[in-house]
Amino acid sequence: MFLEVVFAAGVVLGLLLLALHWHLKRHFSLFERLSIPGPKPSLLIGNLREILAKGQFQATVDWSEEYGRVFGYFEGYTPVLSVSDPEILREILVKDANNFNHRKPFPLAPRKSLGLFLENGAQWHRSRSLLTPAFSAGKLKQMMPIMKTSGDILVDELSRQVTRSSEVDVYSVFQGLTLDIIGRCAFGLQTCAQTDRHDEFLTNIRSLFNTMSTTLILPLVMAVPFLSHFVFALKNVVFVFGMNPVVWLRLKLRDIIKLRKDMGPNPKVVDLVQLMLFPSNSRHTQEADDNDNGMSKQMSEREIVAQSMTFLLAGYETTSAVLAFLSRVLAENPDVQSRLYKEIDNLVGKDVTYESLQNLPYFDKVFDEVCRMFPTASQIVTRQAAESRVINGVQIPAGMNMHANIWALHHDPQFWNQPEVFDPERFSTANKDQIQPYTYLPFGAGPRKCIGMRFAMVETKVAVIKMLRDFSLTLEEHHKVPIELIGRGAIVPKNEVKVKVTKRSGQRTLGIRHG
Ligand code: HEM
Repeated sequence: MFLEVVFAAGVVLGLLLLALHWHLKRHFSLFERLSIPGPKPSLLIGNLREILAKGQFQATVDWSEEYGRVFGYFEGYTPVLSVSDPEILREILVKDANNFNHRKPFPLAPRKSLGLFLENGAQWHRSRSLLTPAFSAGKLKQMMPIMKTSGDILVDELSRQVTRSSEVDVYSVFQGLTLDIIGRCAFGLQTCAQTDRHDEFLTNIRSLFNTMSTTLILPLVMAVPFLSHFVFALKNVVFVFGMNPVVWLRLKLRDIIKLRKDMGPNPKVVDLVQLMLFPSNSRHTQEADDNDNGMSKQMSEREIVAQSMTFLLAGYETTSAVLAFLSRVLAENPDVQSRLYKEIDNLVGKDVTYESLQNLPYFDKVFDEVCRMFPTASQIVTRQAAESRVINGVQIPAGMNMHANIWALHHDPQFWNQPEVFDPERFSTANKDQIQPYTYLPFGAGPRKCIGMRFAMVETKVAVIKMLRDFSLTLEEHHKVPIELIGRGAIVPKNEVKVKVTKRSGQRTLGIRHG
């Protein structure tokens, strides 16, 4: 009897293993069946080995070179179709955006209350309508004093640092700046991240992003998505041991939001928290009203915390990286820096106004070229197909995860002559018209395009104007090596970005013509 039971159990197990093997073989042959090229996946973990060995960013760069503009790979169990073909991107991001409204799910995303970036469908639509007014030109103007004050603190901080050493890690300085700005503009949060290296928000956010690039939980959940259920059950236990910056941030934001709720609506303040807590008290822009469809009901406290977290992280990580890349590029290209300095000298008055920022053509070219060379958010432009499509001969089955491979797009020699050369003139009025549509997408495209784009541009301009007025940037010989990059959500410098910062001597002529 015992032997019979063991035999029967053996047969059942054998059949189960066979079924699993059949399922995995079929699952991992998906791209082969669709005739889409790509790296060969292993039967258990897809292409995770290469992703872990090189990092997702580098693996994607190498695959793009090997397989071209459309290739498929497996992020563990999850199939991803990577696309850097402008025609297909136009369809996915813009023309057929309704079919590609969802993002590729993030393996460690919370179950509920995702925040705008990870929300989908009607929930995303409602949040986007509600939050759009916080980024109108009028609101950005109101935020100028905060940005300028933070710019002044940046100058003080750089002055302080150069007395010790002229070689400054500008990346770290800009992380403090962008955190202070987004915290104040979005929630009235009084962080001192620029002056206090141990500011609790800064330390926890840094720790969050560092953990994201080193944690073993992420690849585990990528390989076996089912494990995410256990991760969420465990997260509070982890917090007891003081190891989870996400929970720390969430609790802090919850306190701030509670405080603001108790203070009641203030018609003079139109930051994100005000819009989310008291939607009916906040004036809507025409754009938001048109998109509203009656969906801007009040958000729950939990949702508001999730949205706040999204903005804090999105506002901090991308812009600080862009500022670091921009400073490094200016240090490497003295002619560009001097032309930019002259433009600021000529066109921006003593007091930096929102209006003066709109008329800086050379600055725009430099900013655009930095965002072309370093599209920091390339990895996060993702979508998921609701229904099957065939676009330009490429079969996209329902449920397929899409990655708009902006890095490959911005470095494609067919679209950009000598793509590795920094040349702001690509964006001159004459040359701009020659740029093929959908080959330049640093902020994504379509209805899910970056909501904070103008905010980031204003912030960058104010910070660079303030910095360049007082300091010049150069690069020491021993730092003339390419910046090492790491993908941890955004693509950011892996290490410090050291630039030689020197106080400008002599009387500045700033503001004389337009002051
Ligand atoms: C230079 C800085 C920045 C870059 C390069 C950048 C880039 C991007 C990109 C590429 C996307 C995805 C767009 C798509 O899928 O089509 C995105 C989405 C988003 N960004 Fe930014 N971003 C920057 C700054 C900011 C700032 C400062 C904020 C907030 C204040 C912000 C908030 C968001 C949010 C909430 C989304 C999700 C939008 C949605 O799904 O509806 N970003 N960003």
